[in-house]
Amino acid sequence: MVDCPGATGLYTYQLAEHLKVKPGDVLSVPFGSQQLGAIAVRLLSEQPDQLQSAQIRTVDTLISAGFFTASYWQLLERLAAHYQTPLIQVIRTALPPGLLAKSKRRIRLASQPDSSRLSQLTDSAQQLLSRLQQSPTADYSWRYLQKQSRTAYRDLQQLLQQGWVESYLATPRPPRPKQQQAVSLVAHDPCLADLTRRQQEILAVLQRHGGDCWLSEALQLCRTTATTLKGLAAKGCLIIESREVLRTTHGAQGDRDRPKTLTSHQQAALAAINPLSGFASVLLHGVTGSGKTEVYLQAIAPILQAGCSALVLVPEIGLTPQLTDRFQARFGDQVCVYHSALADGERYDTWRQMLSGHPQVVIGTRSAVFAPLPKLGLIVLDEEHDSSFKQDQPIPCYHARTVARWRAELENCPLILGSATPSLESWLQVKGAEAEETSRGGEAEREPAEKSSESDERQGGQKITDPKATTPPATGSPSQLPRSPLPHSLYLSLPQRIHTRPSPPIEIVDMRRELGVGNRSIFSRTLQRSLQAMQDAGNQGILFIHRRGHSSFVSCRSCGYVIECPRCDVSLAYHQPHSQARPTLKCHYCGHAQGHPAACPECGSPYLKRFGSGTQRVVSELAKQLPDLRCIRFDSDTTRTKGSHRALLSRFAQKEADLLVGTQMLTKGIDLPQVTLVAVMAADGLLYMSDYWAAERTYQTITQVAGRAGRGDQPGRVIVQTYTPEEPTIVAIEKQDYAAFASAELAQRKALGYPPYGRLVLLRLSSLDAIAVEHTAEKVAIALEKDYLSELVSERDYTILGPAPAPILRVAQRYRWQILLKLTLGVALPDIASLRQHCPDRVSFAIDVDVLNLF
Ligand SMILES: Nc1ncnc2c1ncn2[C@@H]1O[C@H](COP(=O)(O)OP(=O)(O)OP(=O)(O)O)[C@@H](O)[C@H]1O
Ligand SMILES: [Zn+2]
Ligand SMILES: [Zn+2]
Repeated sequence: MVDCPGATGLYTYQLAEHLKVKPGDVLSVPFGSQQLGAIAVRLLSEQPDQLQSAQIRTVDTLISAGFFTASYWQLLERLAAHYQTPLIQVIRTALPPGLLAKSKRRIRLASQPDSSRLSQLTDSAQQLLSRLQQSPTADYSWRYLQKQSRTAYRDLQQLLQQGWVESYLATPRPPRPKQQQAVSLVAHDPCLADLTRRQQEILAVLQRHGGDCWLSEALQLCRTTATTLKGLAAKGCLIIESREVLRTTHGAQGDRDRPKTLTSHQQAALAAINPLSGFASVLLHGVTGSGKTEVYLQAIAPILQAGCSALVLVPEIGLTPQLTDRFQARFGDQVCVYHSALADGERYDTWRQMLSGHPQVVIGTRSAVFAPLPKLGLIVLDEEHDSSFKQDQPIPCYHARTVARWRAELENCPLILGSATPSLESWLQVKGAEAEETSRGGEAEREPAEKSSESDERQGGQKITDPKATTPPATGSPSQLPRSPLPHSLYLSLPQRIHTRPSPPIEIVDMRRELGVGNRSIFSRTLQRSLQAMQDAGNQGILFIHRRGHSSFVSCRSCGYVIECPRCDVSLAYHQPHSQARPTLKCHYCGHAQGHPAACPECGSPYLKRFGSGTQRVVSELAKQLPDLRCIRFDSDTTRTKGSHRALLSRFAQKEADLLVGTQMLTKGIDLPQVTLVAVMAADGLLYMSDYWAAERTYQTITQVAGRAGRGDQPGRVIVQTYTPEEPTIVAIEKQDYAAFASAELAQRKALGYPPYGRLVLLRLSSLDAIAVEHTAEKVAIALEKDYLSELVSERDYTILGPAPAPILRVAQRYRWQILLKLTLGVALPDIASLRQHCPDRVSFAIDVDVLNLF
């Protein structure tokens, strides 16, 4: 793989006799007329058929062996195999762009030159050698050497051949702390005669602000220029100096956050985690507000002390500023944040810095699972149930939880999966058959041991599964499936909130009854009263709407026409960031935007109506019904710019508003003590998204958002409005009984062979050409059955659904078809990547192994 934009394939090179290269080594290769960095991906023992010897160029040199640890390379290979993605795509996902191009290649002396062989060198090669010998550090950057002589390249080859010098990539220094100019007042006599009025004014302003601030702040405060301030510095009235900017928002170094005294549950959890040395997968099931983060922090501290690093994966970094703040407050600049939204340069710097092996904590989103930390001591996945850990596109469609598990196995370190609402998959892995038993009710035979282990957990105890005592994960027919917990798995629970604060009760409000008594508002009477009471008490609340303005669409009252996206088969959503803004219509699939028409495009009627209940609609209804309530809207319209999440949240934290109204973003990591009320507008919208895990997602989302209430001294209250209060998921939410929910849901999945009792693989095809994609999908489906499945997999163990048009046929002008393959768990998925050969160039093809989003 060559590090050059546009060179997307794999290239074949030949190796000189003396060069020993392993996959993952960094090489220097000729490419066109350039000399480029490259990574060795695979060693071939035979020349590929389609290439002729004359076409194959030779690798110049090995720049750096063991750039990645062997286990890192194994991880990438495993990912490519499991997700049936070319290795090159996996490498591109894992490594930041421009990694090799920017790396500094250096040359150093490797061994004592044998003087008898010196004469074999050309004069200029001898010069290069003596230049290196004279260098105080016995090395130079390659760029410098190239500048010294035009024959540097050939000279170097001679020295490399002799084994007297070697090239390597410079390890970067950890990023230097950022320096910034600061101004501080020197105690002065205010009547200093030679100061102008203006200068005295400036000093007075600074004095009022504590006499110490950043230069940039001082300029703004005093509305002055740097020259003026320097003038004052020259007179000895103030000092301007460079000072380190702490990357934490917590001010001076002194007030670093100290470890908290743990509750007994936290202590029990930590006592189980700390002694783990090799691989173990820990499910930390802690109710919202139970202090999971504190457990992570204290589990990480000894890892750092031992000189190792830790990786913390979170669903969305922008949405969890509080979490990153807490890590930085505890570990200072040993914490770095890594996610794909960083600028390329920042990603590159952070990446190289991680390779250095300094003990550190990397916090990041799913792609941070590839952080190249050489001495990894612990991986944490916070909110492990969150679906943003799964990548839908582009390929590889990996799940960071799966990859993290492999990584922990390869690095032989523990993995902590934290959640208040674990994914059913993780739950089944630690619980085995126990997870299902209540669904069979009283009839089922209970194994005697199970009862006692259950009561253990109630006491915050934990149960480690002795790897020797359990059978390995079963493979074969579903009836053998996970009877016992997976080996090396550990279940820890934090069943109570901190300070034994009660979890807020969840009230379900039947909206049908509201209509029955003539309340046509989108707010139930209970909710209206609670909002009023909350405001009267000076508390704050959160109002959750399940999706951004999505269900809102515009239609014509006269003819019923619904305005649709011209490029996709969906209706356009109505957007208006604030009441003065011009309304626009937007497509949530392709981003198309247009103005709101004055009249119906179909019949010309001026009576257009918008339907649905997006955040906007809720906010404007609130303004009518409770005009005194101050709201902050928190959705994709209001949080688009960088830093706006943090800004809106801190305005809310400072009580600039009574109510935060928003979508999914509200479910995560908000820890504000003054929030006493949480309301869910319509739980049904979540439930009826037609995929097999809608119920699981509904349970998780509502429980998470409910968990934002009552985290301070005052008790919380949660109101969930619904049209279907009898739905089992809603009933389970009301009872806050995760185990009961899980067993009922697992029973259904088992009956239908859905994950975690079966595997789903989705083949996605798309094209601008509607006919071509349909034909290709048919061909691929036939080939899938005939060439791959029927020979390798028993007929009982697979089902092919489709080909069928995707739920939304057209997105951004591309027509989409899909084929869903359902496999019995434990049955190996044959290598189907070569199905791609049935796709003409204009049809794109992607394999999503263990698919989550069936869109
Ligand atoms: N041992 C402790 N003593 C005192 N306060 C604590 C302790 N542990 C955690 N806290 C505080 O309790 C609050 C809740 O903890 P934390 O946010 O870690 O819980 P969580 O389980 O991660 O919550 P969620 O999953 O709901 O976001 C935080 O404000 C935290 O600082
Ligand atoms: Zn019309
Ligand atoms: Zn569109």
